[in-house]
Amino acid sequence: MQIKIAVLPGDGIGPEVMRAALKTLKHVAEKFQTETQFSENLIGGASFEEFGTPLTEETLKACLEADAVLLGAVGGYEWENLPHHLKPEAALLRLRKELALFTNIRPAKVYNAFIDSSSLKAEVLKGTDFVVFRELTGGIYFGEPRGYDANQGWNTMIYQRYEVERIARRAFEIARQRKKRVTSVDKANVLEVSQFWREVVADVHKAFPDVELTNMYVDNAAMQIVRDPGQFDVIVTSNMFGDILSDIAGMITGSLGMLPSASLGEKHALYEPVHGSAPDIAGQNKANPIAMIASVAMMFAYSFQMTRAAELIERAIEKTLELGYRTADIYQAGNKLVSTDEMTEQIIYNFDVLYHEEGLGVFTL
Ligand SMILES: NC(=O)c1ccc[n+]([C@@H]2O[C@H](COP(=O)([O-])OP(=O)(O)OC[C@H]3O[C@@H](n4cnc5c(N)ncnc54)[C@H](O)[C@@H]3O)[C@@H](O)[C@H]2O)c1
Ligand SMILES: CC(C)[C@H](C(=O)O)[C@@H](O)C(=O)O
Ligand SMILES: [Mg+2]
Repeated sequence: MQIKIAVLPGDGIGPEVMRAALKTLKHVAEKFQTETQFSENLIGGASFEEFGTPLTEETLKACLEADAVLLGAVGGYEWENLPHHLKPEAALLRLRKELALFTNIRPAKVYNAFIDSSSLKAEVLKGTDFVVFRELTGGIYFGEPRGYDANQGWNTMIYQRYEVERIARRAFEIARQRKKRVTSVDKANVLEVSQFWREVVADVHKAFPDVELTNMYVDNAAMQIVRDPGQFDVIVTSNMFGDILSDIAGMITGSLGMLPSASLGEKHALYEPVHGSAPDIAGQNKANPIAMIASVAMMFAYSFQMTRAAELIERAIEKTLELGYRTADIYQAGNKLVSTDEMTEQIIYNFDVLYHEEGLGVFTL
Protein backbone atom coordinates (compact mmCIF):
# COMPACT_ATOMS: atom_id res chain seq x y z
CA MET A 1 0.00 0.00 0.00
CA GLN A 2 1.12 3.55 -0.66
CA ILE A 3 -0.04 6.50 1.41
CA LYS A 4 0.24 10.14 0.41
CA ILE A 5 0.52 12.61 3.25
CA ALA A 6 0.52 16.41 3.26
CA VAL A 7 2.72 17.69 6.07
CA LEU A 8 2.12 21.16 7.55
CA PRO A 9 4.46 21.78 10.50
CA GLY A 10 3.27 25.37 11.13
CA ASP A 11 4.55 27.64 13.89
CA GLY A 12 6.04 27.54 17.40
CA ILE A 13 6.35 23.98 18.64
CA GLY A 14 4.54 22.78 15.48
CA PRO A 15 7.77 21.88 13.62
CA GLU A 16 9.22 20.22 16.75
CA VAL A 17 6.28 17.90 17.38
CA MET A 18 5.96 17.28 13.65
CA ARG A 19 9.56 16.08 13.49
CA ALA A 20 8.71 13.63 16.28
CA ALA A 21 5.56 12.48 14.51
CA LEU A 22 7.26 11.96 11.15
CA LYS A 23 10.06 9.96 12.72
CA THR A 24 7.47 7.71 14.34
CA LEU A 25 5.33 7.54 11.21
CA LYS A 26 8.22 6.53 8.95
CA HIS A 27 9.34 3.88 11.39
CA VAL A 28 5.85 2.40 11.72
CA ALA A 29 5.17 2.53 7.98
CA GLU A 30 8.37 0.61 7.30
CA LYS A 31 7.44 -2.08 9.81
CA PHE A 32 4.07 -2.45 8.13
CA GLN A 33 5.51 -2.42 4.60
CA THR A 34 3.63 0.72 3.73
CA GLU A 35 5.15 3.09 1.22
CA THR A 36 4.89 6.74 2.15
CA GLN A 37 4.94 9.84 0.01
CA PHE A 38 5.16 13.26 1.64
CA SER A 39 4.61 16.82 0.54
CA GLU A 40 5.66 19.52 3.00
CA ASN A 41 4.39 23.10 3.01
CA LEU A 42 4.37 26.19 5.15
CA ILE A 43 1.18 27.26 6.90
CA GLY A 44 0.19 29.97 9.38
CA GLY A 45 2.70 32.58 10.49
CA ALA A 46 5.55 30.80 8.71
CA SER A 47 3.64 31.05 5.44
CA PHE A 48 2.71 34.67 6.09
CA GLU A 49 6.39 35.58 6.54
CA GLU A 50 7.39 33.89 3.29
CA PHE A 51 4.39 34.59 1.03
CA GLY A 52 2.33 37.31 2.74
CA THR A 53 -0.58 34.91 3.29
CA PRO A 54 -1.12 32.22 5.96
CA LEU A 55 -2.37 29.70 3.37
CA THR A 56 -1.19 29.59 -0.23
CA GLU A 57 -3.13 27.96 -3.06
CA GLU A 58 -0.22 25.55 -3.46
CA THR A 59 -0.53 24.37 0.14
CA LEU A 60 -4.27 23.98 -0.25
CA LYS A 61 -3.79 21.98 -3.44
CA ALA A 62 -1.29 19.65 -1.74
CA CYS A 63 -3.84 19.00 1.01
CA LEU A 64 -6.67 18.35 -1.45
CA GLU A 65 -4.50 15.84 -3.29
CA ALA A 66 -3.27 13.96 -0.21
CA ASP A 67 -4.83 10.90 1.43
CA ALA A 68 -4.39 12.60 4.79
CA VAL A 69 -3.07 15.89 6.16
CA LEU A 70 -0.87 16.17 9.26
CA LEU A 71 -0.76 19.57 10.93
CA GLY A 72 1.46 20.74 13.82
CA ALA A 73 0.04 24.03 15.10
CA VAL A 74 -0.30 27.63 13.95
CA GLY A 75 -0.11 31.00 15.65
CA GLY A 76 2.18 33.20 17.71
CA TYR A 77 2.49 36.55 19.46
CA GLU A 78 4.06 38.30 16.47
CA TRP A 79 0.98 37.78 14.28
CA GLU A 80 -1.71 38.56 16.87
CA ASN A 81 -2.46 42.05 15.57
CA LEU A 82 -2.78 41.22 11.90
CA PRO A 83 -6.19 41.65 10.24
CA HIS A 84 -8.34 38.56 10.73
CA HIS A 85 -7.90 37.11 7.24
CA LEU A 86 -4.10 37.22 7.59
CA LYS A 87 -3.86 35.70 11.06
CA PRO A 88 -2.25 32.22 11.18
CA GLU A 89 -5.49 30.80 12.61
CA ALA A 90 -7.38 31.90 9.47
CA ALA A 91 -5.35 29.33 7.50
CA LEU A 92 -6.52 26.49 9.69
CA LEU A 93 -10.14 27.62 9.52
CA ARG A 94 -10.04 27.92 5.73
CA LEU A 95 -8.38 24.53 5.42
CA ARG A 96 -11.09 22.90 7.53
CA LYS A 97 -13.75 24.57 5.39
CA GLU A 98 -12.16 23.81 2.00
CA LEU A 99 -11.60 20.16 2.91
CA ALA A 100 -15.15 20.05 4.38
CA LEU A 101 -13.88 18.50 7.62
CA PHE A 102 -17.15 18.75 9.51
CA THR A 103 -16.42 16.16 12.21
CA ASN A 104 -13.69 16.84 14.73
CA ILE A 105 -12.99 13.90 17.02
CA ARG A 106 -11.10 14.59 20.25
CA PRO A 107 -10.70 11.58 22.54
CA ALA A 108 -10.16 12.17 26.25
CA LYS A 109 -8.60 9.02 27.51
CA VAL A 110 -6.74 8.70 30.79
CA TYR A 111 -3.53 6.74 30.55
CA ASN A 112 -3.30 4.54 33.65
CA ALA A 113 0.36 5.31 34.18
CA PHE A 114 -0.56 8.90 34.36
CA ILE A 115 -3.46 8.95 36.72
CA ASP A 116 -1.51 10.25 39.72
CA SER A 117 0.02 13.22 37.90
CA SER A 118 -3.26 14.81 36.80
CA SER A 119 -4.54 17.90 38.58
CA LEU A 120 -7.70 15.90 39.37
CA LYS A 121 -7.93 13.15 41.96
CA ALA A 122 -7.29 9.58 40.80
CA GLU A 123 -10.68 8.33 42.03
CA VAL A 124 -12.44 11.00 39.93
CA LEU A 125 -10.46 10.05 36.85
CA LYS A 126 -10.62 6.28 37.01
CA GLY A 127 -12.18 4.76 33.91
CA THR A 128 -12.48 8.09 32.11
CA ASP A 129 -12.77 7.42 28.41
CA PHE A 130 -14.92 9.74 26.38
CA VAL A 131 -14.76 11.43 23.05
CA VAL A 132 -15.83 14.89 21.97
CA PHE A 133 -17.47 15.18 18.55
CA ARG A 134 -17.11 18.83 17.69
CA GLU A 135 -18.88 20.30 14.65
CA LEU A 136 -16.04 21.97 12.76
CA THR A 137 -17.19 23.83 9.66
CA GLY A 138 -20.24 25.76 10.84
CA GLY A 139 -21.69 27.68 13.77
CA ILE A 140 -20.38 30.97 15.07
CA TYR A 141 -16.90 30.37 13.61
CA PHE A 142 -18.22 30.79 10.07
CA GLY A 143 -21.63 32.51 10.42
CA GLU A 144 -22.39 35.73 8.52
CA PRO A 145 -22.71 38.61 9.16
CA ARG A 146 -19.57 39.13 11.18
CA GLY A 147 -17.36 42.11 11.87
CA TYR A 148 -16.55 44.99 14.16
CA ASP A 149 -16.26 48.75 14.03
CA ALA A 150 -15.39 51.39 16.61
CA ASN A 151 -18.68 50.93 18.49
CA GLN A 152 -19.64 47.28 18.19
CA GLY A 153 -18.54 43.80 17.27
CA TRP A 154 -20.80 41.00 15.99
CA ASN A 155 -20.82 37.34 14.95
CA THR A 156 -23.62 35.02 13.92
CA MET A 157 -24.25 31.59 15.34
CA ILE A 158 -26.15 29.72 12.65
CA TYR A 159 -26.70 26.04 11.85
CA GLN A 160 -28.36 24.43 8.86
CA ARG A 161 -30.33 21.23 9.41
CA TYR A 162 -27.95 19.13 7.29
CA GLU A 163 -24.96 20.34 9.31
CA VAL A 164 -26.44 19.17 12.59
CA GLU A 165 -27.77 15.94 11.08
CA ARG A 166 -24.45 14.74 9.69
CA ILE A 167 -22.41 15.30 12.87
CA ALA A 168 -25.17 13.82 15.05
CA ARG A 169 -25.33 10.74 12.82
CA ARG A 170 -21.59 10.19 13.16
CA ALA A 171 -21.76 10.60 16.93
CA PHE A 172 -24.55 8.02 17.23
CA GLU A 173 -22.71 5.61 14.92
CA ILE A 174 -19.55 5.79 17.01
CA ALA A 175 -21.52 5.50 20.26
CA ARG A 176 -22.88 2.18 18.95
CA GLN A 177 -19.33 0.82 18.95
CA ARG A 178 -18.66 2.24 22.42
CA LYS A 179 -20.83 2.51 25.54
CA LYS A 180 -23.93 3.56 23.58
CA ARG A 181 -24.39 6.92 25.29
CA VAL A 182 -24.51 10.30 23.57
CA THR A 183 -24.62 13.62 25.41
CA SER A 184 -25.60 16.52 23.17
CA VAL A 185 -24.33 19.79 24.59
CA ASP A 186 -26.02 23.11 23.84
CA LYS A 187 -27.37 26.32 25.38
CA ALA A 188 -31.03 25.77 24.49
CA ASN A 189 -32.24 27.68 27.56
CA VAL A 190 -30.93 30.89 26.00
CA LEU A 191 -30.14 30.44 22.30
CA GLU A 192 -32.65 29.64 19.53
CA VAL A 193 -29.88 28.07 17.46
CA SER A 194 -29.32 25.64 20.33
CA GLN A 195 -33.02 24.81 20.56
CA PHE A 196 -32.86 24.00 16.85
CA TRP A 197 -29.71 21.90 17.40
CA ARG A 198 -31.47 19.97 20.17
CA GLU A 199 -34.53 19.22 18.03
CA VAL A 200 -32.50 18.04 15.04
CA VAL A 201 -30.35 15.78 17.24
CA ALA A 202 -33.57 14.27 18.67
CA ASP A 203 -34.80 13.61 15.12
CA VAL A 204 -31.57 11.86 14.15
CA HIS A 205 -31.74 9.85 17.37
CA LYS A 206 -34.95 8.13 16.16
CA ALA A 207 -32.80 5.94 13.89
CA PHE A 208 -30.61 4.91 16.85
CA PRO A 209 -33.03 3.67 19.53
CA ASP A 210 -30.31 1.44 21.03
CA VAL A 211 -28.23 4.53 21.93
CA GLU A 212 -29.17 6.63 24.96
CA LEU A 213 -29.38 10.38 24.30
CA THR A 214 -29.04 13.01 27.04
CA ASN A 215 -29.13 16.79 26.53
CA MET A 216 -26.93 19.01 28.69
CA TYR A 217 -26.36 22.76 28.86
CA VAL A 218 -22.80 23.73 28.08
CA ASP A 219 -22.10 25.47 31.40
CA ASN A 220 -23.24 22.38 33.28
CA ALA A 221 -21.25 20.13 30.90
CA ALA A 222 -18.05 22.07 31.66
CA MET A 223 -18.64 21.48 35.36
CA GLN A 224 -19.65 17.81 34.95
CA ILE A 225 -16.51 16.98 32.94
CA VAL A 226 -14.41 18.03 35.90
CA ARG A 227 -16.76 16.64 38.58
CA ASP A 228 -17.40 13.18 37.12
CA PRO A 229 -15.80 12.60 33.71
CA GLY A 230 -16.60 8.89 33.85
CA GLN A 231 -20.28 9.61 33.10
CA PHE A 232 -19.52 10.56 29.48
CA ASP A 233 -19.13 8.35 26.44
CA VAL A 234 -19.71 10.49 23.33
CA ILE A 235 -20.25 14.25 23.60
CA VAL A 236 -21.61 15.91 20.47
CA THR A 237 -21.60 19.68 20.28
CA SER A 238 -21.26 22.77 18.13
CA ASN A 239 -18.03 24.35 16.95
CA MET A 240 -17.33 26.85 19.73
CA PHE A 241 -18.67 24.78 22.63
CA GLY A 242 -16.54 21.86 21.37
CA ASP A 243 -13.47 24.09 21.23
CA ILE A 244 -13.88 24.99 24.89
CA LEU A 245 -14.93 21.59 26.21
CA SER A 246 -12.06 19.83 24.47
CA ASP A 247 -9.50 22.03 26.24
CA ILE A 248 -11.17 21.16 29.55
CA ALA A 249 -10.96 17.52 28.56
CA GLY A 250 -7.29 18.14 27.82
CA MET A 251 -6.60 18.84 31.45
CA ILE A 252 -8.48 15.70 32.50
CA THR A 253 -5.90 13.69 30.63
CA GLY A 254 -3.16 15.68 32.32
CA SER A 255 -1.86 18.10 29.72
CA LEU A 256 -2.95 19.57 26.42
CA GLY A 257 0.23 18.01 25.13
CA MET A 258 -1.45 14.58 25.33
CA LEU A 259 -4.63 15.18 23.30
CA PRO A 260 -4.78 14.13 19.63
CA SER A 261 -7.56 14.86 17.16
CA ALA A 262 -8.96 13.77 13.83
CA SER A 263 -10.97 16.03 11.55
CA LEU A 264 -12.98 14.07 9.03
CA GLY A 265 -15.14 14.98 6.05
CA GLU A 266 -16.58 12.76 3.33
CA LYS A 267 -13.44 12.88 1.18
CA HIS A 268 -10.63 14.35 3.26
CA ALA A 269 -9.03 13.95 6.67
CA LEU A 270 -6.70 16.06 8.78
CA TYR A 271 -4.94 15.04 11.98
CA GLU A 272 -3.58 17.53 14.49
CA PRO A 273 -2.96 17.84 18.22
CA VAL A 274 -5.58 19.81 20.16
CA HIS A 275 -2.92 22.12 21.58
CA GLY A 276 -1.60 25.23 19.89
CA SER A 277 1.84 26.49 18.94
CA ALA A 278 2.87 27.05 22.60
CA PRO A 279 5.13 30.04 21.84
CA ASP A 280 6.21 30.11 25.51
CA ILE A 281 8.20 26.88 25.10
CA ALA A 282 8.97 26.90 21.36
CA GLY A 283 12.51 26.14 20.22
CA GLN A 284 13.55 24.50 23.48
CA ASN A 285 13.08 20.82 22.60
CA LYS A 286 10.76 20.40 25.57
CA ALA A 287 7.30 20.19 23.96
CA ASN A 288 5.37 17.02 24.62
CA PRO A 289 5.15 15.14 21.29
CA ILE A 290 2.50 12.65 22.49
CA ALA A 291 -0.55 14.53 21.14
CA MET A 292 1.04 14.73 17.70
CA ILE A 293 2.24 11.11 17.73
CA ALA A 294 -1.20 9.93 18.89
CA SER A 295 -2.68 11.96 16.01
CA VAL A 296 -0.56 9.81 13.69
CA ALA A 297 -2.06 6.73 15.36
CA MET A 298 -5.54 8.11 14.63
CA MET A 299 -4.49 8.65 11.02
CA PHE A 300 -3.41 5.01 10.63
CA ALA A 301 -6.71 3.83 12.13
CA TYR A 302 -9.18 6.19 10.45
CA SER A 303 -7.63 6.94 7.06
CA PHE A 304 -5.85 3.67 6.35
CA GLN A 305 -7.66 1.09 8.50
CA MET A 306 -4.25 0.06 9.91
CA THR A 307 -5.67 -0.70 13.34
CA ARG A 308 -2.75 -2.81 14.49
CA ALA A 309 -0.26 -0.03 13.73
CA ALA A 310 -2.48 2.47 15.55
CA GLU A 311 -2.90 0.22 18.55
CA LEU A 312 0.84 -0.39 18.81
CA ILE A 313 1.58 3.34 18.77
CA GLU A 314 -1.02 3.91 21.47
CA ARG A 315 0.40 1.11 23.61
CA ALA A 316 3.96 2.31 23.04
CA ILE A 317 2.94 5.73 24.40
CA GLU A 318 1.33 4.06 27.39
CA LYS A 319 4.37 1.88 28.06
CA THR A 320 6.73 4.85 27.82
CA LEU A 321 4.63 6.68 30.42
CA GLU A 322 4.54 3.55 32.61
CA LEU A 323 8.34 3.49 32.53
CA GLY A 324 8.32 6.99 33.99
CA TYR A 325 9.42 9.10 31.03
CA ARG A 326 7.92 12.59 31.14
CA THR A 327 8.33 15.84 29.24
CA ALA A 328 8.34 18.99 31.40
CA ASP A 329 4.58 19.66 31.13
CA ILE A 330 3.74 16.34 32.84
CA TYR A 331 6.82 15.96 35.01
CA GLN A 332 6.56 15.18 38.71
CA ALA A 333 9.29 14.42 41.23
CA GLY A 334 10.65 10.91 40.72
CA ASN A 335 9.95 10.81 36.96
CA LYS A 336 12.58 10.75 34.24
CA LEU A 337 12.57 14.19 32.66
CA VAL A 338 13.12 13.96 28.89
CA SER A 339 13.19 16.26 25.88
CA THR A 340 10.87 16.08 22.87
CA ASP A 341 13.43 14.04 20.95
CA GLU A 342 14.16 11.65 23.83
CA MET A 343 10.46 11.03 24.43
CA THR A 344 10.05 10.22 20.73
CA GLU A 345 12.97 7.80 20.78
CA GLN A 346 11.52 6.03 23.81
CA ILE A 347 8.12 5.68 22.14
CA ILE A 348 9.72 4.24 19.00
CA TYR A 349 11.84 1.89 21.09
CA ASN A 350 8.78 0.64 22.97
CA PHE A 351 6.89 0.32 19.72
CA ASP A 352 9.55 -2.14 18.58
CA VAL A 353 9.35 -4.09 21.84
CA LEU A 354 5.56 -4.38 21.52
CA TYR A 355 5.68 -5.11 17.80
CA HIS A 356 7.00 -8.57 18.56
CA GLU A 357 4.20 -9.39 20.97
CA GLU A 358 0.89 -10.90 19.93
CA GLY A 359 -2.12 -8.59 19.80
CA LEU A 360 -5.55 -8.24 18.27
CA GLY A 361 -5.25 -4.69 17.01
CA VAL A 362 -7.80 -3.04 19.26
CA PHE A 363 -7.42 0.71 18.96
CA THR A 364 -9.15 2.75 21.63
CA LEU A 365 -8.39 6.39 20.81
N1 LIG B 1 -4.71 23.94 16.14
C1 LIG B 1 -3.91 24.96 16.30
O1 LIG B 1 -3.06 25.20 15.48
C2 LIG B 1 -4.05 25.80 17.51
C3 LIG B 1 -4.79 25.37 18.61
C4 LIG B 1 -4.87 26.19 19.75
C5 LIG B 1 -4.21 27.42 19.76
N2 LIG B 1 -3.52 27.80 18.64
C6 LIG B 1 -2.74 29.04 18.63
O2 LIG B 1 -1.55 28.82 19.39
C7 LIG B 1 -1.12 30.06 19.95
C8 LIG B 1 -0.92 29.88 21.46
O3 LIG B 1 -2.19 29.64 22.05
P1 LIG B 1 -2.44 29.26 23.56
O4 LIG B 1 -1.25 29.66 24.36
O5 LIG B 1 -3.77 29.74 23.91
O6 LIG B 1 -2.55 27.66 23.55
P2 LIG B 1 -1.42 26.54 23.48
O7 LIG B 1 -2.13 25.24 23.37
O8 LIG B 1 -0.44 26.85 22.42
O9 LIG B 1 -0.67 26.62 24.88
C9 LIG B 1 -1.36 26.58 26.14
C10 LIG B 1 -0.40 26.11 27.24
O10 LIG B 1 -0.17 24.71 27.09
C11 LIG B 1 1.19 24.44 26.91
N3 LIG B 1 1.32 23.41 25.86
C12 LIG B 1 0.58 23.32 24.74
N4 LIG B 1 0.99 22.27 24.00
C13 LIG B 1 2.00 21.70 24.67
C14 LIG B 1 2.85 20.59 24.40
N5 LIG B 1 2.73 19.82 23.30
N6 LIG B 1 3.80 20.28 25.32
C15 LIG B 1 3.94 21.00 26.43
N7 LIG B 1 3.17 22.08 26.74
C16 LIG B 1 2.22 22.42 25.86
C17 LIG B 1 1.85 25.74 26.46
O11 LIG B 1 3.20 25.79 26.79
C18 LIG B 1 0.99 26.77 27.17
O12 LIG B 1 1.46 26.98 28.45
C19 LIG B 1 -2.19 31.08 19.59
O13 LIG B 1 -1.73 31.79 18.49
C20 LIG B 1 -3.40 30.24 19.25
O14 LIG B 1 -4.29 30.85 18.37
C21 LIG B 1 -3.41 27.01 17.55
C1 LIG C 1 -6.46 28.01 16.57
C2 LIG C 1 -7.94 27.99 16.59
C3 LIG C 1 -8.49 28.51 15.29
C4 LIG C 1 -8.50 26.57 16.87
C5 LIG C 1 -10.01 26.62 17.03
O1 LIG C 1 -10.55 27.50 17.72
O2 LIG C 1 -10.67 25.76 16.43
C6 LIG C 1 -7.95 25.88 18.10
O3 LIG C 1 -8.26 26.50 19.29
C7 LIG C 1 -8.41 24.43 18.10
O4 LIG C 1 -9.02 24.03 19.09
O5 LIG C 1 -8.16 23.72 17.11
MG1 LIG D 1 -9.04 25.15 20.78
